Amino acid sequence: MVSYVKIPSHLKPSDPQGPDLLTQERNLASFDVKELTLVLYGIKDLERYHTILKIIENDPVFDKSNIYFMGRNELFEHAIKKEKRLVQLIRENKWKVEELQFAEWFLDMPGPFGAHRGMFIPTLIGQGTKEQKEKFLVPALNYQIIGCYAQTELGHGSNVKGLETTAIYIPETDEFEIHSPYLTASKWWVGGLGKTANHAIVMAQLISNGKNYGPHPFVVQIRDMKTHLPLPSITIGDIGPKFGFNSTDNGFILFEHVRIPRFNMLSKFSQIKKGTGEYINPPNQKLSYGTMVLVRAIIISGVRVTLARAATIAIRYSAVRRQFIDKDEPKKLEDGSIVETSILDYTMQQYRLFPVIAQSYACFFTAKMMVNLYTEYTKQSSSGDYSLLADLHASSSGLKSLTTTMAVDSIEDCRRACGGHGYSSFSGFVKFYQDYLPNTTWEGDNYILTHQTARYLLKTFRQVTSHKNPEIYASQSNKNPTISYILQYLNEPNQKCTAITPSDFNNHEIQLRAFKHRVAFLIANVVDQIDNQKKSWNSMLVEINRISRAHCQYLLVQNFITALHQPSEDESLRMLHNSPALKEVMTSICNLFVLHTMEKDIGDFLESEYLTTPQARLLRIQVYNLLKEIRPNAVSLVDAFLIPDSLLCSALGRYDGKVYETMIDWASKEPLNGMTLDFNPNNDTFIRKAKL
Ligand SMILES: CC/C=C\C/C=C\C/C=C\C/C=C\C/C=C\C/C=C/C(=O)SCCNC(=O)CCNC(=O)[C@H](O)C(C)(C)COP(=O)(O)OP(=O)(O)OC[C@H]1O[C@@H](n2cnc3c(N)ncnc32)[C@H](O)[C@@H]1OP(=O)(O)O
Ligand SMILES: Cc1cc2nc3c(=O)[nH]c(=O)nc-3n(C[C@H](O)[C@H](O)[C@H](O)COP(=O)(O)OP(=O)(O)OC[C@H]3O[C@@H](n4cnc5c(N)ncnc54)[C@H](O)[C@@H]3O)c2cc1C
Repeated sequence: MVSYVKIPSHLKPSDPQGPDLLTQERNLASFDVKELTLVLYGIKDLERYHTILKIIENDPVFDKSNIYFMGRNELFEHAIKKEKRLVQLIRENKWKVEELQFAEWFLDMPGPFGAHRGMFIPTLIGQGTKEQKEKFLVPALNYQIIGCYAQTELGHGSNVKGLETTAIYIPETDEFEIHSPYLTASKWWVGGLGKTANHAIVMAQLISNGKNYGPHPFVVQIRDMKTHLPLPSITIGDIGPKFGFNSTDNGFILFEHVRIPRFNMLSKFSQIKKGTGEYINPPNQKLSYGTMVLVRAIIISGVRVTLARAATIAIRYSAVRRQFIDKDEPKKLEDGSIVETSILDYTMQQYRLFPVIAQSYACFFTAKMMVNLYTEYTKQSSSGDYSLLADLHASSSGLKSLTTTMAVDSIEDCRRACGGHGYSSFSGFVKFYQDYLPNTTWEGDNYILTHQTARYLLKTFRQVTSHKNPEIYASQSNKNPTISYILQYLNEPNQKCTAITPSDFNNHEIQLRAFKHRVAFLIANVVDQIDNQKKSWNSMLVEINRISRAHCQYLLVQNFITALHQPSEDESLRMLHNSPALKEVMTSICNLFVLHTMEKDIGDFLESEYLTTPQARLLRIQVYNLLKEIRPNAVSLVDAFLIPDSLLCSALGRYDGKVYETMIDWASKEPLNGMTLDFNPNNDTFIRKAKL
């Protein structure tokens, strides 16, 4: 890239230790960073990581040096080139999903094929019959057809049952007629639809013999395979500029009595019989919503790296950035001279940033739980057993909501912790935040999703409490955390915390009891208000959100603590257990996650009277103690995430700490600096031109 401004060469570094600050930080670590990285990735994935990163970083098509200067059209063109090159690489290197996931992560460029890979293909896999897979999945996997997932409409997104697009079965021709009767039935927001896709999975109300069977998925060809123009009776467009995600062509589509063969209704679970139009029921009514469950689980798995990325930038920058001389504890160099304090040494900065590191590690262990649960469900459902679906739906909904909300809040916290430079695109936060933000809305608005989790919790509570002998459920409590805490609460509703010193709060048993008691207390309270005081669902929505949040926080806490203590077959966990140094630092991080989470929601714990006010103060002191304990390891804990500079794309967070050099280098490349006409308010000619 061209530099438009020549930087003077006489400049001396103002901070003699500047470049070495991160090295000094790294020397403080109490553990082996490489060992922790191995725990996070596992041996195989770490090899994959390096192989894929090398390919991506060396390919000129993926060069991101201009990325912060691109407008919407350039971004979209860049994304198209990226997609095409990615497909070549997939073919050349025979990449599978595991490799592709690394490539997509490193590329960090939402593109028009994202929904093809992330939703169109998974829906065909999950809901297509063998014949349908042959017809649609095989060409989709070969990129001969490009698909999207068209569910949301202009008028309805969350309320899937309220979708207005219809698919009416026409027995005479053995076809469905796809139709958008109202403007509000226009499919909207659909990723890849605006300019790219030639096929769509359309969620439409299935109507046969005059009866509505609810939303079902249909494969519809939408553009001509040669001319790429919309097919007759189909209107398509891009929905326009957005808060972020502008490298993707989110689109809209309207259908005017479009006919498709009966074959195109995805029929693994429910079918329409030829001629009679008889409807064959699915084994579970919600199986047509299966793609949402999968993608929610994938989103949860992705949160840990999102938090890791934000923390990496903010922690490294905070170590390099110095501001003010601390009057009480001035920082002295070896030669006795006093220097300004690294902002990472300010306790307020630690209090804002270290919990983000802890959240990332917490999400790592819960992502493992989510993957295990999803795998177990897939195994069972392949033999017709869908009994895990309710659990899976409840935990994936609530965790998607809690963890993505946590992630966007933390990206913004980290950005602000970088002061003014955090507001520059060069910080690496701006595009990152904009592109990540829709995770709180898509695949279910984060507030709506908590209703689903709460429904499940209330139902379980009622089931257990209405039984004459609730202990009958005890055998399930090992596998089902909800039953476990409900039973504990019923046995001892007035349980009290036994901590008498700050360090008592490091006791994992005390921590678990606190979270179990709090969530069971909140659920019992909501059940009482709805069932006995006859409160409406709507009047309880704030409490509904609270119980989903409390439940999912408990899951995060429980998964972290279990990972530290329970013997496991899992390769990563075994490595963790075998290294006392790693176990020690991870225990501090776990304690910080748990106690900081408690402190933020202290009202719940006080209200349930598990904690007393003096204990709440002790807890806060323990949070401060943990910040001090973690401080020497802060930079190494983020280094272990191994987020490459090419992905961070950040002047502030780069591994070598050369923040200021990069800031001015990148600023010199701003195209505005290359414009021949400078803005001069006293220049009459210019003002006249501007007026014209
Ligand atoms: C090959 C792959 C390669 C690489 C992949 C790599 C990466 C991919 C990663 C990401 C993807 C990349 C890019 C795309 C990214 C994003 C694009 C975004 C797409 C979208 O947003 S698509 C649209 C998503 N829309 C939603 O999520 C809508 C939200 N609304 C709903 O889900 C439901 O309608 C809602 C809110 C749950 C309510 O539904 P409904 O009114 O029907 O239900 P009830 O409340 O009455 O409940 C009835 C009953 O059913 C149960 N239930 C509801 N939903 C489900 C479900 N999904 N599964 C199971 N069960 C469900 C509910 O609990 C009730 O049970 P009960 O009666 O209580 O027993
Ligand atoms: C970048 C992006 C990409 C997307 N890609 C796709 C795609 O590829 N395919 C696709 O089909 N969709 C896609 N979507 C759409 C997305 O899935 C929906 O926007 C999302 O599900 C939310 O639905 P909604 O817009 O109807 O929100 P609404 O339901 O209108 O929500 C608006 C507000 O009302 C509140 N609210 C609504 N109902 C209730 C209630 N019952 N109780 C309490 N509060 C309520 C919500 O909490 C929210 O605050 C995408 C969206 C975005 C932003």
